[in-house]
Amino acid sequence: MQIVPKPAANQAFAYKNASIKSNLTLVWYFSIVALIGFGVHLIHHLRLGSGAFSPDMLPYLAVYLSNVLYALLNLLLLPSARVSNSASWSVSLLEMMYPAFLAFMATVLSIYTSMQGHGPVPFIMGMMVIAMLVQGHLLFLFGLLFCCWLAVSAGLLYMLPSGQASSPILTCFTTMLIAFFIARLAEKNRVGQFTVLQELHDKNQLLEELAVQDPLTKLYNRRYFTNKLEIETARSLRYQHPLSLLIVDVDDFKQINDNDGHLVGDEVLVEIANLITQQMRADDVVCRYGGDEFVILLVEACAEQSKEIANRICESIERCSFRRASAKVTVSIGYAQYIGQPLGDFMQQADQMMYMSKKRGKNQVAFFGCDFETESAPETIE
Ligand SMILES: Nc1nc2c(ncn2[C@@H]2O[C@H](COP(=O)(O)OP(=O)(O)OP(=O)(O)O)[C@@H](O)[C@H]2O)c(=O)[nH]1
Repeated sequence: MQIVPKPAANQAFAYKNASIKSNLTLVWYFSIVALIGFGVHLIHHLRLGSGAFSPDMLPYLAVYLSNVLYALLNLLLLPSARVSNSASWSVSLLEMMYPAFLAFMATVLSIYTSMQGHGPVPFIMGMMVIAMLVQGHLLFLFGLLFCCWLAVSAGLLYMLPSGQASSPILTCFTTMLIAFFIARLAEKNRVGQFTVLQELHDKNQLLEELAVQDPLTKLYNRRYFTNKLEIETARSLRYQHPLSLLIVDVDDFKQINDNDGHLVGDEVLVEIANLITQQMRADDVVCRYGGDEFVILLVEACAEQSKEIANRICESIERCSFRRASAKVTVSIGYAQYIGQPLGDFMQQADQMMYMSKKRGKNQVAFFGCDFETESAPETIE
């Protein structure tokens, strides 16, 4: 059918969708890493002989275990979330929960290791990971990092002897800022890449459309028709579905050009293209074959239906008052039915019938190779 220009892509929505899907992929990878990490840590402790449930190991165990549970939850839910086509709130929530969980882990572990004199190392690692994960939600990221920093600071002030907390608190603050700016940079970079890819995709799509589109009528062109003819005839043979071809030629179009000018001629062609398109179903293929000639592939239309459509096209064009054309505009139509003949013959049969319509006085339809018509319709010619 006629090529309708696509509405401009909703860039923001498309980006959000792409961003969420890509973040979910990250969550998925991290979930697997957490599972592996848990296993390795457990084996390490068992080999040391300290036991998986020694008091030293308990906070780590708690954190790992909850991570494993969360990872399993992710692994169960993510496949369905990732195929979801919309940036729905449940997908967003799932995506947000993982960084929030990581932030919690980093905070708890930092306070714990600081109490043992190791410093807030998990906080630093955690913040960097979170910064990478929550690109696209900068406000959420900043709020999350800031809350973690406040929690770690409060924990350090409470747990450590006075005077010893200020240095790790300052380290945590610097880490929080660095993590935030890393995320901003990564986000900018990603938006840039996304925009370039989106533009490239849009331009490719436009080029693809232009390659098969007639610039005047916006119908498909001859190149598209030739390709489609091969596909539809093969389909028709395989599934034994009827396939019909109409060739529509404007009567005395040269006179319209000569009397009213080429611009009016162009307007008449566009109007005819619209009138034809209005009679078509979604599967039918309408093309401008060249000059004042149009071809129509009626997919799964039997002879009776095709005759009705061809007559409707003829009548609608005859009835239409073309505003700037001084004479009446009519068309002649040739019809052929596909029954497995070579494609050249198929085209030629419809073409012969179109010329037969012209010979018989124009503004009519002539049919070829159709038993229904040969027996019953007086205008049928074979
Ligand atoms: N305005 C306009 N004219 C075109 C275009 N393409 C082809 N033509 C003209 O269309 C005319 C086609 O004329 P023909 O098909 O040869 O003959 P006709 O006048 O239609 O006569 P019959 O086909 O016998 O009814 C030619 O004068 C072409 O110059 C186009 O894109 N715009």
